[in-house]
Amino acid sequence: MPAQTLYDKIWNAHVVSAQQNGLDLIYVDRHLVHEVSSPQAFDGLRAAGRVVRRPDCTLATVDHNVPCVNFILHQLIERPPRLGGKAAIKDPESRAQCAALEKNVKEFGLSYFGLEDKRQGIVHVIGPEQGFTLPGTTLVCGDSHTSTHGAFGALAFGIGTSEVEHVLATQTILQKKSKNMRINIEGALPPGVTPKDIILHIIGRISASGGNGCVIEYAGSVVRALSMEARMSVCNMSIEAGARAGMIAPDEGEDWDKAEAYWRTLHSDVDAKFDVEVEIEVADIAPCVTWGTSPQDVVPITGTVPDPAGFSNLDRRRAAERALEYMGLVPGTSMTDIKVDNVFIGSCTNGRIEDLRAAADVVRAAGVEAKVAPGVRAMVVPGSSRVKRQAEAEGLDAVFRRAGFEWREAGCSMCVGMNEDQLAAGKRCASTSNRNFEGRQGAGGRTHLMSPAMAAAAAMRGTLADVRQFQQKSSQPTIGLDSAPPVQQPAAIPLDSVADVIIPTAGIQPAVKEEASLADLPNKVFRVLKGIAAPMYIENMDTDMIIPKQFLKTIVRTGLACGLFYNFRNDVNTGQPARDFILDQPPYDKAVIIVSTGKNFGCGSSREHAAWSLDDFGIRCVIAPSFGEIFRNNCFQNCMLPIELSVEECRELARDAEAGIELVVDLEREEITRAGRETAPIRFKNGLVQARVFIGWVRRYWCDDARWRGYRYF
Ligand SMILES: CC(C)[C@H](C(=O)O)[C@@H](O)C(=O)O
Ligand code: SF4
Repeated sequence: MPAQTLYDKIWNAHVVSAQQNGLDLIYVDRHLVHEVSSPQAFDGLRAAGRVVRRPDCTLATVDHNVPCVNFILHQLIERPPRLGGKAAIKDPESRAQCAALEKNVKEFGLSYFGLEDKRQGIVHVIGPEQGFTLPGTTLVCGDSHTSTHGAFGALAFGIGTSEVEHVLATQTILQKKSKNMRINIEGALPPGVTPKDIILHIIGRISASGGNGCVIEYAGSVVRALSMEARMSVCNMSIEAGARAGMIAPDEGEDWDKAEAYWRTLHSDVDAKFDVEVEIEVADIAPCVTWGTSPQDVVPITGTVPDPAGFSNLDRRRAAERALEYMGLVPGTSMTDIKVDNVFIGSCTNGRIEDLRAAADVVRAAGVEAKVAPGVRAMVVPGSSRVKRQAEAEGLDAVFRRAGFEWREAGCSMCVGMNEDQLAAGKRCASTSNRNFEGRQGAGGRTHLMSPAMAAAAAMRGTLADVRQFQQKSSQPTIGLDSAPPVQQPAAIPLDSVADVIIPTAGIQPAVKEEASLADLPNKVFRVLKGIAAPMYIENMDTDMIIPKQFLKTIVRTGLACGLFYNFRNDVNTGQPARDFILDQPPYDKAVIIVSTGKNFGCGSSREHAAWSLDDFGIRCVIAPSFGEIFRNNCFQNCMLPIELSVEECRELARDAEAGIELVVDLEREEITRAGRETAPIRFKNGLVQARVFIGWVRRYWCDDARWRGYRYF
């Protein structure tokens, strides 16, 4: 048997059947479900008359839409219909989305941590907390930060809503295997440098598209010494590095005796080959902050706002100019001179107990009398109800409250602003979350990403601040390392209905038969597409830009064209149409193709709403140098073809698009030509595979084996 990586081993153990088009049907051990990406999936099941195949391996919770204000206040508010108790959801759309999940879990018989459940919390905090996440398993969720669970040596990745439906129905998923990338992290961690600084530094180094097409394994002595919380923070932001997933080989486990033999095999073999290897020396890292609107826009806190003129890549320079304008910053400003209005400590990256302890340490180090700086609104939002209770048992809430922080209920909160916790336009937030995208925490809001300790320092100082100045005053140990003092965790609440045994699935190879011929393909699948192409020049066009969060509250797939590129097409303050965006100007208002010269189109969130809104506008094909992986899959699911070309080829096509020349995408000839021009056609990179995948994706697949009944339908 050739040497294998950790990723290879888990993948190979879960292949149900290898398809001819380069895709594998993978068995899914665990499926986490939340209210935003699931309503349309359950509707699909109902329409097809199907049940959930493994309710015992499916766990649902509400997190994005839940109010995080103190529930004592809530008890005074009228209990809304069907969602009584701890948190009253005032916004009707948020309430409808949570109510839809509540109805669906009842109808389909799923385990559910609802609003009143002591185990409720952010989906990526509760999975590990409840022992639902296990080494060697495959775990998926309709959420991009599913990469978090890779910290346990699981293969965990985010999927779109159509894929959620497929997993619910079949407990399998059709995927293309990624490349192997290893990031070796070595050296002695300097004071004040936390796991968040390590991952921000890595993204700054390899870029937000550096992990495109790869699963990253984090390795090296620094990683081995990290606590589980710290590993989760690192794996969580693999998606911000453009990777499909992040993983760390497991080394210890409470259920060791049950699964020891299998778990011990979960490491990359010594001579395993990686497609990409990166070396990181942590001694050189300082506490980091972001200055722009991509997680790759990172500088040490001792640095200054960079000058876009310093970027040699044109798309990067454009993105930096746009980012500085959005962020209201001028090149050369010291990072520590930047004033903040808000501080947010929470999210699936940094809402765990260890994060809250680290932030509280800084607040304590500031002195018993010290308060949050005047004019700053600072809030702490635990990642789960259990984290909240643990923090209260340790007295952390008192430390925060005394200093003037708001102490909140568990949920996603201001990480995404789908509840009422939103950053106002023009306000600046020091945030422990993972995305500093335009409008991420609120339309027009400005986000700087950093560690919990740095965010606490910013709250106390009122500007971005170097946490080391606080830590010198105290003798707190560096956080995130296993050397931190062990703290008694309350006993896990048993999760009765969830199976607790991993079942490696190797060796089960059900026959797969193709049911439909090409003639049965939906009309939307084109053979030749001719039409106007809209050029776009933004690197890392994230799905928050393609469709912002307020449009994610829908429970249907249609009518989303109005949300497409909303913040580009409308004045964020007045909501009035701006009419200067390319898709609002003739002839591009009839565009059927988008040509992006910038890499990593559709990065970030797994929201299939991005594909639905493009579809609703009439876009059938997106051409770019690379794509966010989940977006790419979501395109296929909606019969929209993503084509990867070189940056030069994308620029060439963008020039033609700019001149209003129609493009012709010919799927069977696997080439793109310019209507009425003699220029040489541009071949699709891996054209044959691309085209076949596109056509193949929408065929019906049935697994004959009654044990699996893997089923792909459209
Ligand atoms: C709502 C969900 C689909 C989304 C994601 O996939 O990441 C959200 O969690 C986010 O962080 O933007
Ligand atoms: S990134 Fe933010 S919104 Fe998304 S799951 Fe994590 S906490 Fe929730």
